[in-house]
Amino acid sequence: MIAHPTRDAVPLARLQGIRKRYGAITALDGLDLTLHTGQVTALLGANGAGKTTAVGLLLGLLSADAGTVEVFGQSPSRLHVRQRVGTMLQSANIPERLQVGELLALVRSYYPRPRSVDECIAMAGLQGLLGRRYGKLSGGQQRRVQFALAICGRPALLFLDEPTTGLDIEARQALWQAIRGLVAEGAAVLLTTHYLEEAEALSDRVAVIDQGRRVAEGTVHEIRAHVSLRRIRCITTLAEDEVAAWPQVREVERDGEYLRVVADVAEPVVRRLLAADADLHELEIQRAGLADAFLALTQKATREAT
Ligand SMILES: Nc1ncnc2c1ncn2[C@@H]1O[C@H](COP(=O)(O)OP(=O)(O)OP(=O)(O)O)[C@@H](O)[C@H]1O
Repeated sequence: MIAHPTRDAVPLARLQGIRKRYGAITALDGLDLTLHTGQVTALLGANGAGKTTAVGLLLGLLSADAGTVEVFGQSPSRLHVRQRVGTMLQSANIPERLQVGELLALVRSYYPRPRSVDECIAMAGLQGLLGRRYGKLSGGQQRRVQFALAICGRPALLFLDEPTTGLDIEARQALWQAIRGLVAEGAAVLLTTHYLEEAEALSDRVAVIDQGRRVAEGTVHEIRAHVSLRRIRCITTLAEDEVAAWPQVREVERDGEYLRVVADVAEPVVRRLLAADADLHELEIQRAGLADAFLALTQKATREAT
């Protein structure tokens, strides 16, 4: 029988045991990160956690003080590695005087097998923008051009740094759909975002970093399982203070006629709410989201470090 390498066995890109300092500041402190074909990995972390540094290393823009950086099994600074990588970074240094069509032609020319211009227009939603100067576009339009430039070379590995910042809801949904299409074709995507619902909607895997270390890694489902909190919402006249004093209740907040409760477990709290207020209605229970898990993980890591 021929053994086929599995996704997990052959990472497309890898950071292993990375340490990176800027003078006295340790930005990465033994970071491990693995990216796989056909997967979106979300890299989550608070401001200053080390995300940009990790991306800079994978792009070959920075060098590590210790550890291994491999992209397609090689050093990221090699030309044929760079020709298989696309990037959409926050600090996109794009010449403002060039028209969108000129920019696209220029960036496509760097790659051996670029997408057609029509394909780029459709994927990034650039209809009607080719003749416009980049510098004269709105923030959201510029973001779409940046996405087109990132994908025009048909990259096998795509770095997206806060890709939907400044996009309206429709453009954000369209971009998510384009990203899903790229992943279905087999691209690996590293997504850094502060919109946790974006990570939840797009990612196959999530890595949470805090102070340069990976504090959790897994599927969105696995990361969410780090916190078992439940969010309960209902319309009731019960007072915040009364409910806040019950066992297993963590937080209570009034939002107009709604009471929002965060509890360790839902059932006993819900039973008590219903017993205490016969008129209670519009009861909703939600499990913890990625945002709750992220906060819990990073707060735990901070507590352990101090
Ligand atoms: N060129 C630099 N010189 C000195 N310190 C730096 C430099 N670049 C980053 N740092 C520091 O390294 C740490 C990690 O920064 P990095 O930009 O990688 O974080 P980040 O997770 O991308 O943050 P953000 O979400 O705010 O973009 C921070 O403490 C930052 O101040």
